[in-house]
Amino acid sequence: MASKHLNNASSSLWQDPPIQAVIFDMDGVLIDSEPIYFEIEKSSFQHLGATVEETEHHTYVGVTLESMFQQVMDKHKLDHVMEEVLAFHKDNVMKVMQDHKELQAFDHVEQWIEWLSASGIKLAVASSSPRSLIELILERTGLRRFFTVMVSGEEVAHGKPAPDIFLHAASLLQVEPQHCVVIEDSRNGVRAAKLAGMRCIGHQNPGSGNQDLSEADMIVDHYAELLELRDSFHIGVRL
Ligand SMILES: O=P(O)(O)OC[C@H]1O[C@@H](O)[C@H](O)[C@@H](O)[C@@H]1O
Repeated sequence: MASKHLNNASSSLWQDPPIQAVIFDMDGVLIDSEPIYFEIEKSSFQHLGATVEETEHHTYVGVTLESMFQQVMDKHKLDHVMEEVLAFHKDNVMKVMQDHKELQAFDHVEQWIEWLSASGIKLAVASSSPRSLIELILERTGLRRFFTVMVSGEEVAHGKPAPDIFLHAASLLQVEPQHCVVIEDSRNGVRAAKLAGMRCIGHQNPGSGNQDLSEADMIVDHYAELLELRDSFHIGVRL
């Protein structure tokens, strides 16, 4: 069960095994993008003829677009061609995001990443978003320079909540899962991290909707909290 108590970070959980890599989810973790997506997704649902209530919509946070639209079509008994649905929606998302004037990372996230990087921790982004969107957001937030490893949920066999994306990111980083920490904002993402055998910090972000992060090992509201905890993490960099 996750705890918001800072003391939790000094428990053995963060000491052993030593941390060698941090894998970031993107949407709702690096940037508050879910509220933007919610609006575009609502219009796509309407376009398909589905009325999706907020509670249902929140259950799709963290999954790939294909998984979300498949679940919506199954639940609302709609019959559309997936390729056409995805093409229509992705086109809208890319246009909105390209035209967006304020794609900014969360406060203190850059400081946190800079510290991890300076400490020798390997870094990756593992996002259910399409790769084109990952590239766009990382460029526009200025965070691209920190990440050599980026994995999209569209590039693995099973998207979150399956563990594939995190296991693939860890193998690209050449770090064993038990030495990885994942930061996630969605129930689906936290489940995926835990199934991958990794420790998970839940980022409780109001913009990501009502997310149950209780499977995470620790929950924070802001990156400033993580900065305060720096000394409690046992960094185990392999030389
Ligand atoms: O894995 P991440 O970075 O949280 O991305 C998930 C998001 O990916 C987006 O492409 C979807 O539109 C969102 O609905 C989804 O929540």
